[in-house]
Amino acid sequence: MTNVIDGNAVADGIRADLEDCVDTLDNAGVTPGLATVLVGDDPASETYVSMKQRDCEEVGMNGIHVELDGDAAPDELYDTIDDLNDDSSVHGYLVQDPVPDQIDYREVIRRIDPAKDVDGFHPENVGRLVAGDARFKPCTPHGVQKLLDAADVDPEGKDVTIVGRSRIVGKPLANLLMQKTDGGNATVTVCHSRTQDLAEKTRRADIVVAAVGAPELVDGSMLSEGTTVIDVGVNRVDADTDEQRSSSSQNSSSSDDTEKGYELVGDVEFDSAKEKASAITPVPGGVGPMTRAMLLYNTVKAASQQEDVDVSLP
Ligand SMILES: NC(=O)C1=CN([C@@H]2O[C@H](COP(=O)(O)OP(=O)(O)OC[C@H]3O[C@@H](n4cnc5c(N)ncnc54)[C@H](OP(=O)(O)O)[C@@H]3O)[C@@H](O)[C@H]2O)C=CC1
Ligand SMILES: Nc1nc(=O)c2c([nH]1)NC[C@@H]1CN(c3ccc(C(=O)N[C@@H](CCC(=O)O)C(=O)O)cc3)C=[N+]21
Repeated sequence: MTNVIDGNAVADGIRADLEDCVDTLDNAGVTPGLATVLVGDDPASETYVSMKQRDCEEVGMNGIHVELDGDAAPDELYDTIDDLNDDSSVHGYLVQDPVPDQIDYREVIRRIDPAKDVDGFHPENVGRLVAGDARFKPCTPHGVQKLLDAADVDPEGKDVTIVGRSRIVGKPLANLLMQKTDGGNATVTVCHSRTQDLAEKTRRADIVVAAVGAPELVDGSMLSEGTTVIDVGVNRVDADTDEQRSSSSQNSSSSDDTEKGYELVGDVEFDSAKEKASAITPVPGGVGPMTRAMLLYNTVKAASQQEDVDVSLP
């Protein structure tokens, strides 16, 4: 039987442990503060930041949301960043990616106080991660590591193929999984748009991670029997009213999807991949909720460091 890894359940467990940390901080008079900055009105980004704000409320953190117009000048965003850097009630914050074209996201990242950079994107934090001395593990890769652990899949000695080399997923995940530490020690192959014969790389892997942004790119024919499959992709596709697909797919359209006009699918074709996999994450309900839980984790860590209050992180 294939283990369908329940990301919502694992994330719930982490959130429950983080609530204890929030209590400890509270006893010391500290409320962890997380700010989200959104430039423009990309619908998916709006969904993500509102979910992040709701998560804060749930665990007793202070959620602050800043929204700038899509045509905001770079200086306006830099001023916001300077204010957040100076605000001692904000322990961590992020600027939702993507930003509009007039803004250079790299420049944005460089301006964030590395001590508050709960995404782990600042060059100092990237350097520390690569050096094996991470301050903040980036949320999605950290969430993937926690999911593997929850599914009793130890990467040590395994061949891992990651499809995608982005700043947010592929690159940091490759670094985490190859580190000489618990939860690491894997042999990692990183694939991207110039990779030749992708299927050969995924077939020889014990663990396949798909982080591409291409709906259902990885299917069962590209996997070997017994593979662990982690689907990071979250893609909005037109709500599918096709009878056959609706009844067979785990991503089948619900009346909800029809109302929204889209459904969420991963970068993995779930049904055919599940036939081969020993364990697999669904979309939604897999990596996504873990990303949000690990953002809370990093915010608790940031508050603990800035306020000099010890907490026992999960
Ligand atoms: N669940 C979660 O918490 C999160 C989900 N996501 C989702 O994950 C997906 C990927 O996001 P992100 O990493 O930001 O995406 P990016 O667009 O930044 O990166 C995509 C990567 O996939 C590679 N790629 C594109 N096409 C192919 C192909 N045909 N074969 C092999 N590799 C290919 C690109 O290669 P190249 O470098 O050559 O261009 C690039 O490295 C999206 O669906 C996104 O929504 C993202 C972050 C968090
Ligand atoms: N600075 C920055 N930091 C990020 O961490 C960041 C970002 N920019 N830009 C976009 C990506 C994407 N991302 C997701 C977070 C949660 C879900 C998530 O919770 N997904 C739910 C479903 C969400 C839905 O219903 O739409 C799930 O998969 O079950 C998905 C994707 C964070 N990102």
